[in-house]
Amino acid sequence: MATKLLKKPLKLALIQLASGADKHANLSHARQKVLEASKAGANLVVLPECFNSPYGVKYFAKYSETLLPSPPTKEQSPSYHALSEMAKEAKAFLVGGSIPEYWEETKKYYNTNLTFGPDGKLLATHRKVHLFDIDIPGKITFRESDVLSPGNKVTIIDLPEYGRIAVAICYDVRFPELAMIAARKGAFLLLYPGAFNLTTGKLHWELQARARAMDNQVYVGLCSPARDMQAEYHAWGHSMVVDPNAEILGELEEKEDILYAELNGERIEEVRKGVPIYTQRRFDVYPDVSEGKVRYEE
Ligand SMILES: NC(=O)CC(=O)C(=O)O
Repeated sequence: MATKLLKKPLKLALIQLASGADKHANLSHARQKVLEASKAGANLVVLPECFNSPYGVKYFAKYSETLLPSPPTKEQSPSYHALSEMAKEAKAFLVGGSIPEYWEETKKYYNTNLTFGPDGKLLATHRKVHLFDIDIPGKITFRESDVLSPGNKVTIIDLPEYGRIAVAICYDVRFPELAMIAARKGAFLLLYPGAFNLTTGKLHWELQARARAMDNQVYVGLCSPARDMQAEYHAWGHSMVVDPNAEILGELEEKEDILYAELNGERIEEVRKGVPIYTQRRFDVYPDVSEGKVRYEE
């Protein structure tokens, strides 16, 4: 491999946060956990989907914040400012899970991730591209599209000194194209803040994480909220980090906790050398999904 995808070892922390109905309490709890992770040496910290509110269609509008034009004021988005300050205090990259966002101009809502650098500056915004609309009779029906609109790009983020990561949100993990585009554009790590549930979590959470890692020979991190059986939506938990060989490096149970993992570039090279699918693709037989009409942002 010509250049190392991950230039130096990185300590990743996934915070499986327990959140409730009080947004300000959630933000201050998140801050405490982000600082705990940074004291433990994490360079890159991740929060879960809808980390500052309950997860559910009826909560999106109530908890939504305005992010545009950027930067928003503190009144428009207390979460934007809290995340920026947390990243700065922690001196770490912070993938700020997701929050419900409201666009005043179009009156649309989104499920939106904000990622900040150690200087507190916004590095990227990802709006959930694939909305979670499912109907499994007798188990779970969920329709994000009743309220939310979808984002429209792949999000790839340069972490200075380390390399590139990609961020997408929960249901996005089920669409291998997104992961493959990011990996082929040089991401060493795919991160998904996500809240699977007791039906789909059991079936597909680990499988999705390991499949995306195996297909692309990159690290994958899934960061869930902690499970709260008093809440309406029961998150699966089990935040996990998978290595480029699809082996689980670490996995939490369902309660609040922090998962740490050490990532290094040599592991990616070793796996790709052993099973060289990276150089064996047959773009004369099928198209390269990362080429042509792809909407992405670095
Ligand atoms: N909550 C989600 O967006 C996705 C999910 O739970 C699933 O794919 O299953």
